[in-house]
Amino acid sequence: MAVKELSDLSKSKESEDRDSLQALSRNPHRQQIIKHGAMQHTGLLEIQSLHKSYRDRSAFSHIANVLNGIHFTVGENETVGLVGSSGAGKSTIGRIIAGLEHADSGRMLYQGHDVLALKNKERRTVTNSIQMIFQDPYESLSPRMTIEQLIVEPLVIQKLYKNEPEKRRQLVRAALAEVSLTPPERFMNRYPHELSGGERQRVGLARAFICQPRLIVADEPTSMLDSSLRLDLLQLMNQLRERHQISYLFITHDIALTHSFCDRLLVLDKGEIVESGTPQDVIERPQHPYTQRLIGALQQLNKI
Ligand SMILES: Nc1ncnc2c1ncn2[C@@H]1O[C@H](COP(=O)(O)OP(=O)(O)OP(=O)(O)O)[C@@H](O)[C@H]1O
Repeated sequence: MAVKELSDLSKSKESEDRDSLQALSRNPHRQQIIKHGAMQHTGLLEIQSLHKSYRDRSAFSHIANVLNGIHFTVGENETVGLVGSSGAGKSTIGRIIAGLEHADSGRMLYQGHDVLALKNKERRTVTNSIQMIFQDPYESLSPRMTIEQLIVEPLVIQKLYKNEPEKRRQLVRAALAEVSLTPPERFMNRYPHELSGGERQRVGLARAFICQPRLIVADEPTSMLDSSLRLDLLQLMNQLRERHQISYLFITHDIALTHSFCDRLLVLDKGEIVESGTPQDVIERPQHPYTQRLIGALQQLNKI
């Protein structure tokens, strides 16, 4: 296909995308949020003064400060977007919340528990309902496991329904149905490479959902999907949120997506939250110089 045709195709896809994103933002829950500005959500997660540094493995063994005192909250049934440049520390925040990384200092209050002060076993019990989905479903799903084994794995790790294989299968089937991979039997015995990228991302969500999460940290879950699959996944995530009253911390490079998907937006620059507000406020009236540069660049590229 000629370069021009490809570029026309991608432009028309982008405008289709924008139309669909607008449709997504017409959902009644989002309307309520827009109407009331920053809608009040009762607290689920509160991050206070979070610091993290990494030791550089170079000859100078220098310590790089990645998070410099982060504060934010995520409410019940709230979707909070987190944007920022590459290397700003977005994934580090997500990994700390999901328990995959340790913070140097700070507090993480989750459902009233001071999580970082708990011993490992107690911490796992309290945070079982925090799940993470990742950017690259190829990397996050073991290629040697079937879809059934992948989805049941969190139950195996948590030793749930240990002697009830049929109950576990039933939960796997329910999780697959939840993410619209139906009939579940069509998918359970396949391996990740036998699924499309969009289907693999849904398997990641099903794995999160089998744990009955209250909070899902979604680290760029749509960035490897093409534009229509991206929308399908966001719509599915929205439906699941409405059905199960869950919250998302949605990490993304794509600020345009947050407009229709998030209730609140946080902007991270050099390990600090420099701005927060409704996506509409942040995008239309950016206050911090970094956000102004980010929005300005996207406007020049006609991306928002
Ligand atoms: N395990 C690690 N060891 C050393 N440095 C790390 C480690 N993990 C992350 N970093 C560094 O911390 C900084 C923040 O990384 P992080 O992955 O959180 O950024 P990000 O905002 O998610 O970036 P991107 O959008 O590109 O994914 C980067 O400079 C990265 O190189």
